[in-house]
Parts: sequence; structure tokens; C-alpha cells
Amino acid sequence: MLEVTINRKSYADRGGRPHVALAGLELCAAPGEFVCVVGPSGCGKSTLLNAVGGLDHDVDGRMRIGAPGASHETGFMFQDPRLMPWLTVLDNVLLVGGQSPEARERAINLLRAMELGDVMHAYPGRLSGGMQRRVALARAFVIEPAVLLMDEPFVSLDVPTANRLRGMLVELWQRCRSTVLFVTHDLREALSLADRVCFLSPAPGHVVLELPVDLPRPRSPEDSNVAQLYARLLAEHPEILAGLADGGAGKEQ
Ligand SMILES: Nc1ncnc2c1ncn2[C@@H]1O[C@H](COP(=O)(O)OP(=O)(O)OP(=O)(O)O)[C@@H](O)[C@H]1O
Repeated sequence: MLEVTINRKSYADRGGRPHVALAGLELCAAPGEFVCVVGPSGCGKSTLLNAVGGLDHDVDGRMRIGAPGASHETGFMFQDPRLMPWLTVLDNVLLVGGQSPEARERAINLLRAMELGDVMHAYPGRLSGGMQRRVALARAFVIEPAVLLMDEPFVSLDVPTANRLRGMLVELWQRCRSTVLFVTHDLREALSLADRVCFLSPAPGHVVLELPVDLPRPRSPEDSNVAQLYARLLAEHPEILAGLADGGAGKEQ
């Protein structure tokens, strides 16, 4: 479903010299698989998603998405919900979903499932941060994407709000069976969501470890089996975890 090879992706730094963000990166995902990508700050996670999503074409590499010749839809969700403030909640979702009666029905059903039925005609400025992310989640799924690219979508939310959104995401994913590539700094979040976690090296980023996660769902980052897997990883791969957001500091939590 998804096969990514990035030989090299570089940016010009302030002095005009090349800064290599990704090199020798190989990543794949099976249809319907939920893959989390974790790695230290600056290792090229967002760069990877931009390349896979076709937002950046200036990459030496190859992306294969979907079966050859088959059409595929790609959905995105970013840290910032990126809602249009001059459009209502429903119109924000329809902006991506299209204006057909079927798309409208799908958008309304999704917003109701996200418990946003009462505010679908309100403007985003009236909504809390958590509600805005729920709108962004509905918008990502309204096209029933074959591939969904998520760049730290729940960062900086309080714990209950983030957990609620993760639960909603997993429910939608199980219904839609999109192939998900989910970038996060937070290893516990990755372990609570993924079928498989891919760890990137510091820049230039490439995959240094892949870990299948065979824990029952639903899961939350606070579950004891997630904590056990986290502790095992920390013991076996301290060098990889040292660069992550919590630097392994949460090992005994
Ligand atoms: N448009 C750009 N121009 C120049 N350099 C860039 C650009 N975008 C990213 N970079 C650099 O490329 C490297 C990888 O950036 P990227 O944002 O992909 O990393 P990341 O792993 O997502 O980081 P973080 O976890 O902190 O969000 C960084 O050194 C960054 O400064």
C-alpha cells in the first residue's frame, strides 16, 4: 500500500549550504496498517510526511501509494488544526469533502460521531482547542482516505482530551481501515496507537528500529501493558530512546 524510499532530502541552511534532513530512509505500510513514526526533534519526521503526502516534490526518492493505477485519497492532520475561521465547522469539513449530498451526509454523520452536532453551524473561533482538533479529525476522515498522514495531531492537549481524541481516531480508523502514518515525539502515545512503530535516527533521519505492537485495543498511553513495553524498550534500546521528547525520563511512570 505504501512504500517509501528517500535517498536524500536536503534543505539549504541560512548560509546556503545543504542540510541533509533525511538519507537512506525506507518505510512501508500494509493496507489498513497503523504505523507510528517516532524520532528526536529535527530528525525529519515532518519532512517525511510532506514528501509522502506530495507537499514537497524536491526529494531524491520514490513513493508508491496504493495499488499501481488505482486511485487513492490522502488525508492530512497537523498539529495546528488549520481551520478556516470564516467558514462554519460544517463548511470546513465540506471544503475537503466536497459539496455532493453524499459528502454532506458523511460530514454531518462524522461531526455527530465527534460529538460536534450542536456546533456544526458555529465558527471555529468559538470552539475550544480540543473541539477544533475534533473538527480537524472529522475533516481528515470525510474523504475516507486510503492513506492518512498525521503530524503530532494531539500535541499540547491535556491528557483526558488527548486520550479522547486518540479513542475517536482509533474508532474511525477501524471503521475506515485507512493506512495511517502517524508522527509523534511521544513513545507512549505511539505504543498506545500503533500496529508498528518505526524509530528514526537523529538527522539525517532513517529507520533504525521497527517494533510490531501486539497489544489488545482499546489502549491508552497510561495502560500497564504499554508501560511494560516502554520499559522493555528502554532497557533494550536506551540509545534510541535517549533522543525522544521525554528522553526516557518517564521510564518508571
Ligand atoms: N523549509 C525548511 N528550510 C530549511 N530547513 C528546514 C525546513 N524544514 C525543515 N528544515 C530542517 O530540516 C530538519 C528536519 O526538520 P523536520 O521539521 O522535518 O523535523 P522533525 O523531526 O519533524 O522535528 P520536530 O520533531 O522538532 O517537529 C531540521 O533540521 C529543520 O530545521
